[in-house]
Amino acid sequence: MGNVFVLDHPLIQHKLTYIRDKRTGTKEFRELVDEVAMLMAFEITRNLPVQEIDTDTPVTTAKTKVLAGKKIGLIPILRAGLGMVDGMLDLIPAAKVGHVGLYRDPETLTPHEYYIKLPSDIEERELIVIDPMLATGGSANDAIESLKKRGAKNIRLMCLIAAPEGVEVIKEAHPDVDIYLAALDEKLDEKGYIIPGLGDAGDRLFGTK
Ligand SMILES: O=P(O)(O)OC[C@H]1O[C@H](OP(=O)(O)OP(=O)(O)O)[C@H](O)[C@@H]1O
Ligand SMILES: O=c1cc[nH]c(=O)[nH]1
Ligand SMILES: [Mg+2]
Repeated sequence: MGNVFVLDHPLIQHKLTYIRDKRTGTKEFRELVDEVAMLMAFEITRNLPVQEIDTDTPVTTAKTKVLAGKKIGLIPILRAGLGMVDGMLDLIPAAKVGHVGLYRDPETLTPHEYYIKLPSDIEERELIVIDPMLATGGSANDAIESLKKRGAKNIRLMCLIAAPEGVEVIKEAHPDVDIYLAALDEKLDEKGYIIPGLGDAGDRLFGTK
């Protein structure tokens, strides 16, 4: 089974409080999501492999460490996942970015794919699928299936908030995928919204409601 990590760093939790707050407007919401994504990227990359090299300092030679060439791909699920890309690229500037366009039908809650564009070498990359919300799990499940169908081998999922229902769907369907969250909430409501959640992430990021 995949692991579920709730990143309870105080800075992440502090910012998440204001992301949830209904009084937070679009500009501040976007900035906070960007900042939390950067902090989460810091935590999620903690176990990347490093290799030791010799580095000449002005004084002597030091044994130092550099990243061991593991290539990363960020895969935001459109639209709301876009809000987390720049924050992550601040820390991982060499990452390539692929896009999966999905929307959830508001009646059936079924995801529909409308776009996909990926780096050509996804099978060699450590992929991080990004979406602020993991609700029923349908969208993330579809995105991960799409990536695997195209050869992806190493996938992690990073979300701000998840419902237990969505986590179970991903654990069941993709036991190889670790899940990184800022919060694991209580449940879904009858419309498939996460309770307590933050509302509609896409609408709050882009000001479309
Ligand atoms: O786990 P699920 O039940 O599939 O729900 C989660 C999905 O719903 C939201 O996207 P939405 O369909 O609202 O599209 P948007 O990002 O374009 O607003 C969210 O960003 C996830 O992609
Ligand atoms: O609570 C939810 C559930 C799905 N999508 C959202 O943006 N918010
Ligand atoms: Mg939305």
